[in-house]
Amino acid sequence: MPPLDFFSMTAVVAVNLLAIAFVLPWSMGHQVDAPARHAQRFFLLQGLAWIVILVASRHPVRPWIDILPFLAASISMWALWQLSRALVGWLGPRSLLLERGLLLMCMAGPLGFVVLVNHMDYRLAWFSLCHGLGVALAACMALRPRKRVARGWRYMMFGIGMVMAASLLMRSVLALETPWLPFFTADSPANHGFALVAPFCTTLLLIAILVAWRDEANQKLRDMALQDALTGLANRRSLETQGQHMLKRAMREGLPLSLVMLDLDYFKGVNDRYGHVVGDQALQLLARTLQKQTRGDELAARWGGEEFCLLVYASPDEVQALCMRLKSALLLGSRLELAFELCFSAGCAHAESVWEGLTLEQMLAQADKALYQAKHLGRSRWETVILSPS
Ligand SMILES: Nc1nc2c(ncn2[C@@H]2O[C@H](COP(=O)(O)OP(=O)(O)OP(=O)(O)O)[C@@H](O)[C@H]2O)c(=O)[nH]1
Repeated sequence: MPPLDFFSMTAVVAVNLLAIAFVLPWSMGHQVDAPARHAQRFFLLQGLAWIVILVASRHPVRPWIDILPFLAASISMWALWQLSRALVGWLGPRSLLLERGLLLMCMAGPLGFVVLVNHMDYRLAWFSLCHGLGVALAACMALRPRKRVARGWRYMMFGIGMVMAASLLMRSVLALETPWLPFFTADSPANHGFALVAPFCTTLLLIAILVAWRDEANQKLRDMALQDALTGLANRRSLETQGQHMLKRAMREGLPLSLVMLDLDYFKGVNDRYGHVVGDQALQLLARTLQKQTRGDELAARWGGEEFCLLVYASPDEVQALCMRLKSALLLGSRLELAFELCFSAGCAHAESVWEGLTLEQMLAQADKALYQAKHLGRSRWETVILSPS
């Protein structure tokens, strides 16, 4: 059997990566968003880095022996940075410490090549150390996402990252302690081992990236199904499901619960006078105002048309204060942004404590009645109905 040849093994890795890099954009389609584009760039750059390593191994004379490995190191670190950008896109912004640490490693690795230009073994050890630490930091990003993301692909990425990091750190030690590694061309067990680990990890990484991309698309669809397209607030369906949770929590913890239904006054006149585009801006302004005035555990939703709902753990006095704040914020905002004044009327259904059998539908019906009364009594006002079990 012919002996293993490091050059051929590396060539297979490079061709694999480039094939993936060319097939991915085609199979994912051109309309992908930023994280998927970063992932595509990762494969392209990593493939290019391996090609440069191959070329470098065929030109072991100056100046190529200095320039080409530096180029390969820089491209490889750029690839890692692209992968980390993809992760940030899928997982939400990470702690600055992780991101800065990774950026530092991405710059320090190639820089070491310049500084240690006359020390082959040191410079490979240094680069492998920086690369290994960078990969480990990227792998840690997958552990604590800021967004709600499925676990499977994250754990897979963490595992792959740790295997890659361990083999890179081992390479760093071997480059210093043994004669095997200063030259990529050396047909040593260490080089062979690395050329075997790389495609194994690349294949698993490709799977993890495709699953991450699919999960992101699914999450977007779920968000769209629960969000009002114009205002970005929760829609009616979302109010119905989240409202049930809030009712249960209020009952469990003995909290007061108020459902406020708000309706812009004379909104048809806004559309007729200023047009539908301005009408839409008015709705968006009210939505932003509602969002700013509600806490994280409370809910602002668009019920439909120019009607909105607030579900808050608040007493009638607190709802009164909230409506006052909303009224002045909306007046100020509409004067500044739209150059006319917007007002609303509201009806509130309040339960001092939630009892078994009280439903969201009942609260909505009572709030709607109170709103009708507020409109009837002259607008720009709010009425409250106190609900009781009898
Ligand atoms: N621009 C815009 N207008 C909308 C949207 N949804 C509903 N409307 C308009 O909202 C207006 C509601 O009119 P009405 O129900 O008569 O209420 P109003 O004029 O606000 O009168 P009152 O509620 O009695 O004070 C209609 O003209 C709808 O076309 C929307 O998404 N965008």
